Amino acid sequence: MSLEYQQEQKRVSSVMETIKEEKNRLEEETSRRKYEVIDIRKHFWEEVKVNTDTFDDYLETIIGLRQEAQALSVSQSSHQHATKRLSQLRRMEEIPYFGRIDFTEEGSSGQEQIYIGISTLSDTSGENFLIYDWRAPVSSVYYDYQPGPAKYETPDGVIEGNLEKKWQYLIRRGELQSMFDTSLTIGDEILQQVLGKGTDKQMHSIVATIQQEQNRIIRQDQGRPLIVHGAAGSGKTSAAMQRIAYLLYKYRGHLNADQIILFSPNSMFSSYVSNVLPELGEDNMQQVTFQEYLMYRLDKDFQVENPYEQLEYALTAANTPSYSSRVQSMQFKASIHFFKAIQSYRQSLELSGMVFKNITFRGEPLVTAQQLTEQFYRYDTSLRFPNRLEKLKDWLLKKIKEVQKEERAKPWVQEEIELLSNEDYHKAHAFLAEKRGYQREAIADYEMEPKALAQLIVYQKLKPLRKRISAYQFIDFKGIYKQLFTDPLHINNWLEVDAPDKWASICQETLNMLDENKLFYEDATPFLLLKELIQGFQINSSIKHIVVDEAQDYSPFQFEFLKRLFPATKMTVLGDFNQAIFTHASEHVNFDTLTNLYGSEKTELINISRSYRSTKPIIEFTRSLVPNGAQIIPFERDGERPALKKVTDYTELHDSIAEKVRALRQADYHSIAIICKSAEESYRAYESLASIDGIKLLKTTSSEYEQGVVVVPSYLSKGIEFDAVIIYDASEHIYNDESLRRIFYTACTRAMHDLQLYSVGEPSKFMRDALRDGLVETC
Ligand SMILES: Nc1ncnc2c1ncn2[C@@H]1O[C@H](COP(=O)(O)OP(=O)(O)OP(=O)(O)O)[C@@H](O)[C@H]1O
Repeated sequence: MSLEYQQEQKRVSSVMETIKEEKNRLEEETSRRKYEVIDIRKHFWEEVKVNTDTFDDYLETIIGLRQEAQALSVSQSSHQHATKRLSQLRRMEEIPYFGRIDFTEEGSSGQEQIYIGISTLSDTSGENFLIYDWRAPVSSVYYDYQPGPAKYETPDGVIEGNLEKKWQYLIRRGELQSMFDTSLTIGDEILQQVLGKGTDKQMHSIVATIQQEQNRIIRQDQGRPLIVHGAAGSGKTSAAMQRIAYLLYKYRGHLNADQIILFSPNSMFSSYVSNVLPELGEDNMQQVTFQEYLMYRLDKDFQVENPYEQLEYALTAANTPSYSSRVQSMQFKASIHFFKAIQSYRQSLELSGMVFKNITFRGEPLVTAQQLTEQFYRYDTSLRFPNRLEKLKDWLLKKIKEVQKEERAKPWVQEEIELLSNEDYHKAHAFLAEKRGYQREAIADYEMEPKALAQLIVYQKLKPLRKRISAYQFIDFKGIYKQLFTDPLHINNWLEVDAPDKWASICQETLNMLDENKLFYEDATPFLLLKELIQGFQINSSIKHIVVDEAQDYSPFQFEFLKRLFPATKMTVLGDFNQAIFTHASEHVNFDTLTNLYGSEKTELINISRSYRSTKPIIEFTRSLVPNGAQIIPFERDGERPALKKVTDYTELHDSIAEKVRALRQADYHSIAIICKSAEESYRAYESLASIDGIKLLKTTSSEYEQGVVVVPSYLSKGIEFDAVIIYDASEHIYNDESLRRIFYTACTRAMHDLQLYSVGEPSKFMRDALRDGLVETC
């Protein structure tokens, strides 16, 4: 063991001691704070003397209350703070630090050794840093430079200097297992080790091995939207997660985790990534799928098709009669043209076209839809549209007040009074007594006034109606949306381009769905947009940052919508156009759509091309499947070439797959995915492969990423990865249409170490180049 190694081990041990000391101190503090909080809560009302007899007593009571509440809040936040730090220290006991830079600042004589870990640690004096947080300004040198001139940005300006040396450490529980001088080693030893390992149920942080181009994504903080395009496996999701941790560090005190939303593709993905931030000592951001967001905003108005049902249709219904008009509908309703058409349509409603619902009470019409329309169009058009609606609402509520008076004397009220249960009668009595100013002990003295009771009964009966009116439920949003489709020629009033040639059928199919209170997925965002434009956008200002992962799956329409919803929110958008699997997206989403959102001068674009997930032979194969694939650079990690086995029928296919699964298990692969094109194919595969021990079928409702052997439809495997992937049937009759190329690519790029393809009959033409160039082994 070299002297240097011994010294480093000594330092590790001394740092471990400091961690232990701080941990002990904090353990004592958290337990003290905990009891403090319990104690304050327990004696809260003993400490505050409530007396409101005179104004001074009242003031004293308020001051007392405030002091106690403040003491409670201070103790609670100190407790939270200490608990959070404690969990950081527990992680640091596992890995105190992973890197070091020897940096000489310009103008300074001495070289400084900077050790980098997941969090800062000072010595007991508090004056010297033993470890720097990986997010500290100086730590960026570690990720950005090789020995030589280097610089980093601080809030006070740029610091220049020379990076003398850079070290990587592998420390586990106080033991220095290895250390590398990265200026001497070729390749990234630690990254090799990390990537060579098996998959886990959850994604891990990558702070020890962040690559330079990923570091740009993590620390970029200039333009409002940051758009990242990167190959499959290039670390987009990883970079996004570390970026959130970075922003939470940089804006500590101004930005909380619950002010960040991650839009993720599905719940399985959400659970897969949910470990990264806690691992870095940060709270998790909010996570939501676009579908969940739509459902929340649509307020159960409709039964909405989910995106996977739409995709499944696109993948399996090619031979049905309405297929081509439906696909046209998906594409058109996802376009920016339709977005603009909706905006113009809403504009046209200023003068005519609003549809309202009849207002009825006890089966009788109170105000008809026609009366509402007339009243609405009486208001001055110079008023903002939502303000006119508000006036209409107030007018309606006033009408309800009048109705309330008229109804009191009607016979139904008397009948209701007679039918009141004892309990309800007493409740009404107590309520009215209190209203008349009777003290609690004198309530019995109050003699019920029949008129007041009648008034109360009518008031209660009208309550739901008033609630509906206040929530604008008198607007017939469905009727308004329907008007876009009732006459196929109407759309030309608002559309700047030609309507799709199958527009008449699209209109009919949309109306059929609306009549059943259903919405195609492609109608959900347009419907919501129209609703929001009518009511006035409910802008979300509490959210400060949104991160959209798998951005290629969003339509231009959806992006415009998000921009409207979060107008002042910073945005990070990450995607890979080669994985655009949704029919709506494949034609439209590209960099231009995204940069046009805010204008290219305001948008920061980063393109990353190195891919880390898979072995080099797998990447060489997968990149041959897509146009521009040559730009994807594999990380140098050895492995077997992907293998393609041609079988004659499904019996042979299932036998071969079962045998392969056995072999992969023996090779110690823990997560093995049999990826199918659709849910329909997955189900068939699962049934036929049921003899494989522990095999599971993943569905759109699955909320956890499962290890073991799983059968999964291609689109559900998005964003996640497996030790080994088996493509169930990569034959030409399954993957024939050009529109399926991206799905095929997405499925194959899920493999980390091993990729096996099977084909019943001729293999898909997508593999032609790979077969020609020997990138896949045939057997
Ligand atoms: N710098 C890194 N250090 C260690 N592991 C990394 C690094 N970058 C990426 N990886 C690993 O590579 C794999 C792929 O990363 P990630 O899922 O973030 O890529 P992606 O670009 O989002 O992929 P996709 O678009 O295919 O879903 C993960 O296992 C991740 O941990």
